[in-house]
Formats: sequence, structure tokens, C-alpha cells
Amino acid sequence: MKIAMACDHGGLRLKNVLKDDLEKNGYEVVDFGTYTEESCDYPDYASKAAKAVADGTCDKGVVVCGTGIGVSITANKVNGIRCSLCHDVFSAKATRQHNDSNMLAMGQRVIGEGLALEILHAWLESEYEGGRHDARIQKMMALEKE
Ligand SMILES: O=C(CO)[C@H](O)[C@H](O)[C@H](O)COP(=O)(O)O
Repeated sequence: MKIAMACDHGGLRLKNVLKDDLEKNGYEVVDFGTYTEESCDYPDYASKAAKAVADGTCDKGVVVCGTGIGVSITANKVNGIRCSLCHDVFSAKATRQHNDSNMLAMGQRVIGEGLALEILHAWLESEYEGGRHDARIQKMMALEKE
């Protein structure tokens, strides 16, 4: 599975921890930056990862900033993206099972690395349940066409 990743300066350290873990576990990572701690603007990087997921270049995406909020708002502006900001394992599982989330956002200034790794794996390893959730997702995505 190919994972698009991106961050700003506020999420660089956590992104690198998550990236190393993904690569050790056999995932292919495409890292859209940023690559240094120099202050930058999260939309410049989160948008690239989101577009790579939306156009099918990558299967899923993981984005990180200080809070996770800026990167998640950015990613959700791209058509086809359902980016979920998760700081607990229950939500990470639920958003895959119910929302068929295709991107995960987390905040380096909010949670520690251990919990972030648990959330990442819960999210990646949970499957969409379909059924009653299909119509709800279709209604959400129809808003992109209004
Ligand atoms: O978008 C954010 C806030 O919701 C992120 O946390 C950013 O990383 C943050 O705004 C960056 O802040 P900084 O003071 O420029 O480091």
C-alpha cells in the first residue's frame, strides 16, 4: 500500500516517526514535505498529499501539523478526500469503519508518539463496513458538486 505523507514544521518530528514505522512495516511512503524545521505554510504540503490520494497515485494519506487541524482542513478541500483528525484509537477505527476515511491527520503538539503510532495502525488496519454508511458517504461527497 502506498501512503502519501505531508507536514509543516510543527509536525515534522512526528511525521518522520510515523514514516519510519510505516516503512519498517512494508508500506511504501511518498513524502511530500516539508523536510526541515524552517517555518512554512501547511497548505503547501497537505494539498500535495491530498491530491495524490484523490488522483489515485497513493492509496491513503497521513498528514501532521502542530494540531492536525490545519492539515485536515486543507486536505478536506480537495475533492474526493475524507480526512479525519484523530487523537484517540476509537475514533481512528470508527472513521475507517463508518466514513471510509482516506486520510488521517494528527497533531504533534497534541499527542505523544506512542499514541500516534497506535492511532496510525488502528486506522490503517480497520476496514470500511459499507451497508448503511454508503448512502451517508454519498450524501457527503455530493456536496462537492453543489
Ligand atoms: O494549523 C495549525 C493550527 O491548527 C497547525 O498547528 C500549525 O502547525 C500551526 O499553526 C503552526 O504554528 P506556528 O506558530 O507557526 O509554529
